[in-house]
Amino acid sequence: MSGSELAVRNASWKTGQGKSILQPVSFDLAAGRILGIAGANGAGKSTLLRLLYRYLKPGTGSILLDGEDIWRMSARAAARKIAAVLQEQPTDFSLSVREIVALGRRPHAAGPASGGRRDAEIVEDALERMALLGFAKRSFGTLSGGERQRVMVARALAQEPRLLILDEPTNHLDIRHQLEIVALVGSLDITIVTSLHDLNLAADVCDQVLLLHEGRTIAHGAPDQVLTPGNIEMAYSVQARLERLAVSDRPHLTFHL
Ligand SMILES: Nc1ncnc2c1ncn2[C@@H]1O[C@H](COP(=O)(O)OP(=O)(O)OP(=O)(O)O)[C@@H](O)[C@H]1O
Repeated sequence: MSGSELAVRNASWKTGQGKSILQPVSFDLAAGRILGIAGANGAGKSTLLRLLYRYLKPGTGSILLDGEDIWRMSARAAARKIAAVLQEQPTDFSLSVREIVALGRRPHAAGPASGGRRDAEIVEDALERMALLGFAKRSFGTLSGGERQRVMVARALAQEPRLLILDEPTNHLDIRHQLEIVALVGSLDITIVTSLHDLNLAADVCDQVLLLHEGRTIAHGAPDQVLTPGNIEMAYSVQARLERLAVSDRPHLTFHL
């Protein structure tokens, strides 16, 4: 797997009634880098992600993967390059875990990367990476929220995308599985854009952070430049303090009303 370069140029989105939800946003993300999208509830994070995985078409501007506008590609071509793991995934609850992960191979069917044995190997690899081999035969509907989340990440990995979009990937996960997802995200070669509510986690895992407030970008750059007490107060209406952890001496944000 290798990543694509992502370029977002003045991308904005309005509802059908003309209500502006996302003001024009522009940024570049180099291949293999991780961008975190942060902001309060309703700030526009999911809307921006929906533009990036080609679910919503931007009202203005464009989204380019390796210089190619994602709306000039066919839906199938885009699905070979972009995978998304969302909060609520519509899926067939009666399918087994292995069958759901195998759905990740569908955009590649009949292409050069398809073929029974190779597809099966990719699916097994994705199951293994997400510690799901023991669940492979279970039906999806019988899994816990955290187990389902891991299945959806495994399906996205099986898709072998060049851009991976994650909407709150650590939601539902216990501490161990949160750390595992973070380690996995950090170890992948692909380009990743993820929304994250946990700002300390965002600072740890992301190369860049984009902070949204009421549909506008209020800061974008390296985590320590974006996640400042002033920006956090503007975005979340809370007081933030930057402290240093006694043992590791790492910066750590705490929040106060
Ligand atoms: N199709 C739509 N029609 C009307 N309003 C919408 C639509 N889509 C999003 N919105 C509104 O736009 C705002 C941004 O929504 P979005 O889901 O992008 O926020 P978010 O930052 O992901 O929030 P959260 O952290 O709560 O998930 C919200 O106020 C939401 O109600």
